[in-house]
Amino acid sequence: MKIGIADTTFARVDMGGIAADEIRKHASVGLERYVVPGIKDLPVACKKLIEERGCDLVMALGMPGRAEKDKVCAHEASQGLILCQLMTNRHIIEVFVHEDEAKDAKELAWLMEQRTREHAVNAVRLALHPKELEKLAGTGQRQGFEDVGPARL
Ligand SMILES: Cc1nc2c(=O)[nH]c(=O)nc-2n(C[C@H](O)[C@H](O)[C@H](O)CO)c1C
Repeated sequence: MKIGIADTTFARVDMGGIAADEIRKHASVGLERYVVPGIKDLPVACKKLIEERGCDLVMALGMPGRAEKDKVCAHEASQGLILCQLMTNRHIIEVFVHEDEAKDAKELAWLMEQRTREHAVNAVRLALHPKELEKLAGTGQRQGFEDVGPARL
């Protein structure tokens, strides 16, 4: 089992390093890292991780900026990542933290780390322990900020 980690130099936190650290805590798997300039470069990095470097599942990590053009960029990158999943029949866990989700740099750093770590656990579950995800179905999980929990009548 090999998990790929694709991340960017545009991000303000080392999301790839954090993902690798968290995955190593939960599983003994091969890791392949591929760093690109920005989020629009992630789809081909993920495809190469899958097709050329033998990854079974990939995490795509990035930080869309706060400008309108950054949000357009994020939407385009997401579409590329979805297409890549369909082309390769492999999961790509997209971990995007929009810069304006956080009120300041300190909260941004916290959120980027927290969301990356929680999705790294999801990546391990998806790759190795899918029954764990089944137990969490419908429980209102969120990555980063607090879980919202299940809705009740
Ligand atoms: C406008 C813009 N915004 C972002 C962003 O918010 N986050 C990010 O990671 N990268 C951004 N980029 C860079 C592109 O994703 C890409 O790296 C370049 O267009 C080179 O292919 C661009 C060009």
